[in-house]
Amino acid sequence: MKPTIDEINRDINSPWYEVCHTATGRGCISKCEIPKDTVIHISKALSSAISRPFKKEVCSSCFKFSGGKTIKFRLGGQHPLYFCSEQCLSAFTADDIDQIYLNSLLNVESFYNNGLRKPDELELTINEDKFEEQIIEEWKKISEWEEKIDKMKPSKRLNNIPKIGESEYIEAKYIVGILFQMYKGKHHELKFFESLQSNELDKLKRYPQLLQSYTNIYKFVRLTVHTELQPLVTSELIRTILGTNLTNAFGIWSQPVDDAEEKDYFGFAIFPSASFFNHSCYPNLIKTREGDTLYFRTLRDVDPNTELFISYGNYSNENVQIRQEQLREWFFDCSCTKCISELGMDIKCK
Ligand SMILES: C[S@@+](CC[C@H](N)C(=O)[O-])C[C@H]1O[C@@H](n2cnc3c(N)ncnc32)[C@H](O)[C@@H]1O
Repeated sequence: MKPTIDEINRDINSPWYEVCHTATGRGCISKCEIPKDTVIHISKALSSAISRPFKKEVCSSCFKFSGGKTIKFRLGGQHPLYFCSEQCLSAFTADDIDQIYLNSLLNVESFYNNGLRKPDELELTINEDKFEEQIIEEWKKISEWEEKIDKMKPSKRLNNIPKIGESEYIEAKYIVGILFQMYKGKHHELKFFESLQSNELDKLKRYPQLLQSYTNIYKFVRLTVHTELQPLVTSELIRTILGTNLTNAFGIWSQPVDDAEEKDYFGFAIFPSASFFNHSCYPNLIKTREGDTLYFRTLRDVDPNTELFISYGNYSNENVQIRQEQLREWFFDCSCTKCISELGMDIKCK
């Protein structure tokens, strides 16, 4: 069952703000005056995944970028994980004494590289009026597939691992991270994960081909994770993980030293307690990343009873139409005060 707002606030236990119902779902409202430059929230990644092009250059633990060189510290055989330092490698192994996470991630690497089968083709003609039924139907087929798989010998099951692409690879690694944290059950952020807003249906309606991708990811994860994690792999959970990541995960970007340098996208991570901050194009919070931790700091003095907003994008002087269009990628029409006021002005000018 999803935690209530009271339970969320009890666990966040912030002296600065509380999570409340707002016009745009849950949001964070200041409880008192907050001076400029106050760090009001800190959140450590629950799970993360680095994309394939950067896997040898970005630390699997703290996301530090090597600048393009292949990182020295490695774990695993033919397709290892990479760490920027002995400390990051040791921190990873200390957290995973039984190598459950390691083996699951190495399986993702090796079966990505040596995928045994082509993806199952979905002959899906989308019928918009019945799309929700179609989704249910496709996941029902997965249950039937699972019944067959469960009757097979383990060696034969391996022949049923579907081939996955790069976008599925990163999702599979991210899913494995969540499953591992659920298995351990200790991470502070875990309790907020189940309250995240899912946009599965919006996402599938916009990109129907993802339905095939999702069922493939499910089969891949089901057949490659460590046996200790297998009982956690249910279609319900995997659909929740996939449905929540687009509107809640934070990109992991390079941190250029000067503004002229372009940012590189390394992958993404989830910081569930930070997902209660709504977006504004005139935010009063800024987030910064140090390693696998996000810090949320006030950009100006904040009065009591004021909503605390971050910016989901990287906006400077973009016009309102461009901002609105980009934010629709996250399945919402931005209703921040800046947009409302500029849209109002826009209408008046026409
Ligand atoms: C990361 S969640 C923020 C917390 C969310 N309100 C909740 O209840 O879980 C992002 C979602 O919040 C809503 N949202 C955030 N900022 C918004 C804004 N400026 N205008 C409209 N909706 C917004 C959208 O539904 C968006 O998909």
